[in-house]
This record gives sequence, structure tokens and C-alpha cells, in this order.
Amino acid sequence: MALDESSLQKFGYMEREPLNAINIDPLQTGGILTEEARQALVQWGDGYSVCDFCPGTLDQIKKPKIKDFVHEALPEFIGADEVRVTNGARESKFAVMHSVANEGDWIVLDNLAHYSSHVAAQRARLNTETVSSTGHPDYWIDPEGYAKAIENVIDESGKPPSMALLTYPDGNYGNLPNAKKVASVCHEYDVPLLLNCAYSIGRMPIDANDIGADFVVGSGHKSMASSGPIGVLGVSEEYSDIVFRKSPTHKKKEVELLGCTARGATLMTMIASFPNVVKRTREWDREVENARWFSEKLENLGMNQVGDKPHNHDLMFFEAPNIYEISQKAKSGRYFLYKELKSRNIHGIKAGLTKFFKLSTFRVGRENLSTVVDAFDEIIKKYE
Ligand SMILES: Cc1ncc(COP(=O)(O)O)c(C=O)c1O
Repeated sequence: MALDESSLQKFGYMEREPLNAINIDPLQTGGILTEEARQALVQWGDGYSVCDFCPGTLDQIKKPKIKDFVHEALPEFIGADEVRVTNGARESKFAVMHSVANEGDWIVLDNLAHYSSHVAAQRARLNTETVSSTGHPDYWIDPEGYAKAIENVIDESGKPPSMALLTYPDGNYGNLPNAKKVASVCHEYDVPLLLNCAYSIGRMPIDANDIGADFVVGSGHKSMASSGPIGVLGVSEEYSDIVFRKSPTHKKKEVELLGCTARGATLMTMIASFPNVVKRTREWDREVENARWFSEKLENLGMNQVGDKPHNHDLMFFEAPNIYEISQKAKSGRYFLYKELKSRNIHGIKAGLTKFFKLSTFRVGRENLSTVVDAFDEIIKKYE
């Protein structure tokens, strides 16, 4: 393709379509920027903007206040001894897997784990043993399942897995398993536990040390009102020299972080949103109340929420036999729900899904959630 004037015309600045809609997309509700972060995005948008006064290590930069953020505020916020910022939850998981396990080792993870946990393990050339959930309708993870999976690995390989991973909550059902119990089961076998908090750090209070997790990862663009890609990685003192080991040739650079991670606007949006993010985690009870209220309303309209019930998180999975039935006769078929919601300025349920879908009520507020409930009610009545 010749990059002449006319072929370049389709690029350049583009408007984003659903910008002012009521957003219930689980991927997006926790990543919506605060006003402060929006300003930071513009101010710090130039490439290596944070590096004006860099001493050679990203997390040691004093101006802007990255050092204080990474070494004082974040450890306090997530209850971890040592913290770094990364380019995302998956990069955090990979850094841990790649440093605590050797090629061919086994790790254990829940079968609700996100694909990026599996891909991180594959990239680190590890074998995986999964812990089954109870399946439909609760999808509950029994902590004792970790003991069984660890025993299986010992039988198979002659030694315990290098680490275990628990998704907290999982990205499909929003279930919060008993992480403390999982940590203690793993520790009985001296297996360290990584807690994947992509959907929890920045939404609800998380204290890795209190839970007993050796590693904890979060996602800035998913749950910390940050412009991605950015994540956090917390490590207990016991493992910090392993995960954050320095390069033998470049003494200021940490190998697993490839020297530097989020080095510009992404980090500055996370810092700009941080005061607000800390405050919102203190309002988590209200978010759970809203989620439960919404779940009850949708169930009254003929849908069924699966996973933890009563629910403890804003991410919820619904089965909707009545919506599916409508899609069988609606003119736009399985796209009817997406179109109906779009016409009411509601965004976030994947286009084409009707039989089941997931959504998030995080920070949507009771008034907008009522609008969503009313929309479902209207749509169902319309096709009756
Ligand atoms: C449970 C869970 N973990 C991890 C991730 C990945 O997060 P990141 O984009 O920060 O790598 C996701 C993204 O959808 C997720 O749902």
C-alpha cells in the first residue's frame, strides 16, 4: 500500500463513539479516568515525559513523585512489602512466573483464571495444573482443591509446583474465593501464592500481607482509573530479591522489568487518580449493595445471575433465557439487544450476546443503574 495523501486520510485523530454512554462494560468501568488523570494525560503525553530528572531507575524518580508513589503509597495501599509498576497485570504475572519458576516446572491455577495467566505461563515455558470450580451455577473454588492439585503435581513431577495462582475475583463471574484459606493451603506445601487482583486492586480494599499472598498483581487500566497499559506488582520481602533482581551488567536495571516499565503518561494518570482511587475503595460496601440491588432487579425481570449469591463484586454474569427467546424472532436477530441498549445510550454488553452476558455496576451509580433496569424492562415488554 502506497502511503500517499489519500490513503493516510483515514488515520489521524478519531472520535470515540460511546464516550458519553452509561457504561457497564466490565473491562471499562474501573478504568474510566478521573478529571485529574485526564489533565495528566495531556500534560505528560509526550513519550518519555517522566524521565526529565531520571536517576537511572524509573521507580527512583523524585520529580515527579514516582519514588514516593511506588515505595511508600502503593505498598501501603495493597499491603505488599515491595511494589513496582508494570505494563499490566499480565506483565506482572509473567515477571513472577519467569523469576520463581524454571522452564518445565509446574504451577497451579484456578480454572477460572484469565487467559493472560495461561499465556504468561506458556511464555515462561511452564506446565499448568488447574483447580476445578464446582461449575454451574456457583463456580465456587474450594481451597482444598489447591491441596489436591499440588499433590497431583508432586505425583507427576516428583516435586511441588513452583507457585500457585488464584484469580480474585475471576473475570467471568466476579467470584471472590476464600483467598486466605487458599494461601494457607499452599503454604502447607511451601508453595508461594500469586493473587490476581486485576478486578480488585483499585475497586475494593486489598491487603496482600493480611491475606497471606506472596505476590499480588493489579491492572491500572482495568481498576485504577488509569490510561493503560499499566499494572502493579507487589511482592513479599521473601521473594523480592528474586523477582526484582538487578542486571549484572546494568546495575540500576531490574531484569524482569526489562529495566523500565510504564515511563510516561500511563504512570502519571495512575498517580493523578490515586487519591480518588484510595477513597473509592473505602466506599466498596456501597458498590456491593448496588450490585446486589441490580442483580435482584434483573432477576425479577426473568434473568438469572450465576456465581456467588448474594454477590460480593460489581462484575456479574447473567443467563437471560427470555432475551435469547426474543433474539430468535427479532429482526436484527442476536444483535437486537445491543441495538436496543445503544438506542438508550447504554454501552457495555458485547454485541451479539443474548443467552448470557456479563456486566459491571462499578461506579455506575443507582440512578444510571435504574435506567439500565428500566431499559431491560422496556425491551422485554416491547417484544412481548
Ligand atoms: C481476571 C483478569 N486478569 C488479568 C487481566 C489482564 O489485565 P491486563 O490487561 O492489565 O494485563 C484481565 C483482563 O481482562 C482479567 O480479566
